[in-house]
Amino acid sequence: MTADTITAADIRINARWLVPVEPANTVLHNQAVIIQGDRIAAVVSREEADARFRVRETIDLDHHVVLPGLINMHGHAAMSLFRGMADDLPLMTWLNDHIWPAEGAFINEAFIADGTQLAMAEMLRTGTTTFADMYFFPEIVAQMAHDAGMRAQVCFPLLDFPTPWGSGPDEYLDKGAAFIRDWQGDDYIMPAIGPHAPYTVSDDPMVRAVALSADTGAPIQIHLHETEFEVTEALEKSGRRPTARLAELGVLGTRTQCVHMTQIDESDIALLQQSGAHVIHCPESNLKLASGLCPVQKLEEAGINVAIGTDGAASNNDLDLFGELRTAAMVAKVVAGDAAALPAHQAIAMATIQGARALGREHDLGSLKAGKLADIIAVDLSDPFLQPVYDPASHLVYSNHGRQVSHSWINGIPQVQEGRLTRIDVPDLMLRVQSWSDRIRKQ
Ligand SMILES: CSC[C@H]1O[C@@H](n2cnc3c(O)ncnc32)[C@H](O)[C@@H]1O
Ligand SMILES: [Zn+2]
Repeated sequence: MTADTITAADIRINARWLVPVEPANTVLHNQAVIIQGDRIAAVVSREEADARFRVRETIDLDHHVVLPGLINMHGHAAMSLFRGMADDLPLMTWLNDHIWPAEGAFINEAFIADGTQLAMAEMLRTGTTTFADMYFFPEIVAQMAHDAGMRAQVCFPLLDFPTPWGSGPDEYLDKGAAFIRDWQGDDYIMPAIGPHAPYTVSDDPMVRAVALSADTGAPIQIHLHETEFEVTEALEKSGRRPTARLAELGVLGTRTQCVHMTQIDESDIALLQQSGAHVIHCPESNLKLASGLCPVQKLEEAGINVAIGTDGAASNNDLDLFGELRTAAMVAKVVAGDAAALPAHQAIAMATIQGARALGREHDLGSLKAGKLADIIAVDLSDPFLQPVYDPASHLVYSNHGRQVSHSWINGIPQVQEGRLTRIDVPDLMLRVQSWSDRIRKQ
């Protein structure tokens, strides 16, 4: 190889271990990830990197495992300001008697900005590089994520009743269509449509949401089959399961993300298969609200794409996706009655490539491959709690928690360095959070 075959690049990450996600079930040793601009230029052995690339900056991660940034496919970021405010309640009591009154009293643009920044700080610090959000004032969420350089699918909310963001379906859909127009094509933001749930959105707005998705290509995300109560109430009122109703209305399709799905029978599986809709599994929220559990293994065996989300910090109560993976892997085994259900690599795929697939972004997110966007994280395995290291993939799921994340890059830009956030002023954020919690506590 001669000097003229040497390519200039921006960053070289030397990784002790690498979990590229593609190819599946793979752990590589002593690799180099080369970043040029916002993309991965190469994933090669260190010897090949020496021969082929001259870089501006080299980062040696001698005790670390490097993998694609995690994708948190469901949450309500600003609800972090309600963390721990109403615990130990079932879904409908939690929503009707606590969360919706609190949202009515406190939600405004400043609440959304501060709460979203708090959530992003936690997600970035624990390895998430892309998050999917469904909440009020999506234009503020989008701006905050864009300014922080964090990738986000931001759903505008759609409900039958008024909230601090709109008076009813007409206004939600008008403002939502403008929101999609404003943000579509952005480097960081994927605008999307968020009909809240089958029990809060009637047929006409649901059909108009489907038409908006068809016109714009925007994804739809909806809470679906979260509890047994939701399904039995729908059966009593209309004789149909919510999935059957949504299928008839045209809601289910390849751009649709169904969040929760803890109640599933064979007819639901058939509808998910036929439509190509994605399922977003939120095990910790489902456990905490005693909602039930999604049969992940069964869905994956049926060829349905399952991604993972934390839900909001008011029902979890954290946004650590590594913790969520550990819970998901543990409960999958009990739900399937099979200790082999959801092994470590499959769990990591759920938080990376399968999230990218649900977003329709598999071509440029979710794995460490030349040509994909440089959304990358590193986890430091040098802690005594993580010794010895026989299999780094096992540690990522069963032993690690997100606080071991030492580095992250989004679009090739550093977001976490040596465990510190580079772009969020944490002391200033803490002052604003304190002020919100003082006000909320008084109420
Ligand atoms: C349409 S904005 C989002 C809306 O959803 C509420 N919410 C938060 N978590 C859940 C959940 O697990 N199931 C149903 N609804 C949920 C949130 O408080 C907002 O009002
Ligand atoms: Zn939710």
